[in-house]
Amino acid sequence: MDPSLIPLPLEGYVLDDAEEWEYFGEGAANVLYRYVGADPFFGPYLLRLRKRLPGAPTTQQLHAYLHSRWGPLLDNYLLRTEIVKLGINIIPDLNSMLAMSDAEEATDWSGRPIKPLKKRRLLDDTESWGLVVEDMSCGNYLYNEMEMQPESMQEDEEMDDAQDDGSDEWKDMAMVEFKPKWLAQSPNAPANWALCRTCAVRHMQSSKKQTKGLLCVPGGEDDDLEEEALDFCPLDLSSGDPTRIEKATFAILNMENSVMIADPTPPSDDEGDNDTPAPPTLNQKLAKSLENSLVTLLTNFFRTSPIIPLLTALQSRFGSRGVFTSATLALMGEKDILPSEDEIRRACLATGEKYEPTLSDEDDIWTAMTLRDCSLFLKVWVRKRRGRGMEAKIDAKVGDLDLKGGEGGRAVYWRDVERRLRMGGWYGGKGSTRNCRTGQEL
Ligand SMILES: O=P(O)(O)O[C@@H]1[C@@H](OP(=O)(O)O)[C@H](OP(=O)(O)O)[C@H](O)[C@H](OP(=O)(O)O)[C@H]1OP(=O)(O)O
Ligand SMILES: Nc1ncnc2c1ncn2[C@@H]1O[C@H](COP(=O)(O)OP(=O)(O)OP(=O)(O)O)[C@@H](O)[C@H]1O
Repeated sequence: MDPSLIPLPLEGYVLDDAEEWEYFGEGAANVLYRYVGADPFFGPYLLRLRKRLPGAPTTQQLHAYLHSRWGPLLDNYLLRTEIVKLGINIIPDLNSMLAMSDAEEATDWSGRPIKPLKKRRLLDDTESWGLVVEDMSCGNYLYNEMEMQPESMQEDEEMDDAQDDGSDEWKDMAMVEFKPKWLAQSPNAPANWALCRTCAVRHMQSSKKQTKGLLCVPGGEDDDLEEEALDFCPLDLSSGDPTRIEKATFAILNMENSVMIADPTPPSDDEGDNDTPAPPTLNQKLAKSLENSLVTLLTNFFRTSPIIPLLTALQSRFGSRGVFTSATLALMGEKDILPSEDEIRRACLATGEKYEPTLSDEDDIWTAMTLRDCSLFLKVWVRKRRGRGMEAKIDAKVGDLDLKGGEGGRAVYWRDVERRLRMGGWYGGKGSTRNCRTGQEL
């Protein structure tokens, strides 16, 4: 690990006032907060705090890993992330708030339910550091507009019409979030594969669900099998073929909770008894126009941006010998934990392989796993300038690049999935009418 790549903690800040942070959302391992205090510095950021999970890496370890491992690989595509010192009160106070909130009703900043409920856990109260991450959510322009308008104008229904001429201001109108998964085929797939790793796993999992459905009592909870959401094939996305890219884009945009367009509808005036609906505001017109053009806009982005080719190249490079090589098998053993440097050295001695103090990229299964489970955030900015049509630009950032280490190393799970995919014939296309190599239906 190169220490010169790791930025110092935010200077002059010790976060200790829980009242300045509003719940934003959470995953299995972290809770995110949005700043509601007076310091403009934190406006473009979110605070990301670790939950208490046995064996999880500390925030300092995550921060060091993020910058030393991913900084050189992803450069500007790495989600901006700083580390900040926490005071002794903030975690206990935020934990009290979490404990008081109703887990059943929990929703994130955009109203999406927090699922599954078992993800709910308290923050690690032994942690004295937090991460400050670039906020990729959308709709922040609406807060800025509200702040900039004098009160009398906010109530003036004519105001938006007056602005219809447009302005130079970019508005963060939409956000797209998805996991780019396996953009290159798994090296453990058999030579005659028809399905990619992601589609093969989906077919295996959905067949398991269907078997469960057949076994349950009719009318029971599990009997109500939801129709499978349209899933995207990562090989379509990385194919370079415009038709396949468009197909993947359409599927991504139709996945549950992958896209969010901020609703610019002004709060309704309950006192008004006006039957005639107000004409759409400029923001509403822009949002509608964006909604209608999102597939085209994103297809074009995926065709021209270097981000998908970059992630594909990295996925091809890390873990390119798969999880069944003698080196990685020896390293994993039957335990789901990271081996120590000494264990790696001894394993190499036993298999007769050359010992290298750091794993070579091909055998670096931990980086490979992280790379295939990260999130791609796209923030879509829109503006309408005087006398011109709608203009859009997209920021792409890669997040959730947490080290899959400790008890969550998942190496054994990974090997088992590969084994089940091969043994069950899922790579061969069982249960599918599609060929991921060509993108064609069979
Ligand atoms: O195995 P996969 O491909 O289904 O990926 C798992 C993810 O499932 P999904 O993206 O929904 O298909 C899964 O995501 P969800 O919990 O389903 O949101 C996790 O990210 C899991 O990683 P970890 O075990 O928490 O470290 C992921 O496991 P890893 O394979 O990355 O270890
Ligand atoms: N920088 C960000 N900008 C906007 N939204 C974010 C950002 N980081 C996280 N989120 C939102 O919060 C959710 C949870 O965050 P995150 O993925 O960091 O948590 P996690 O605990 O690591 O998740 P997982 O369940 O994958 O382990 C994300 O799915 C995303 O919707």
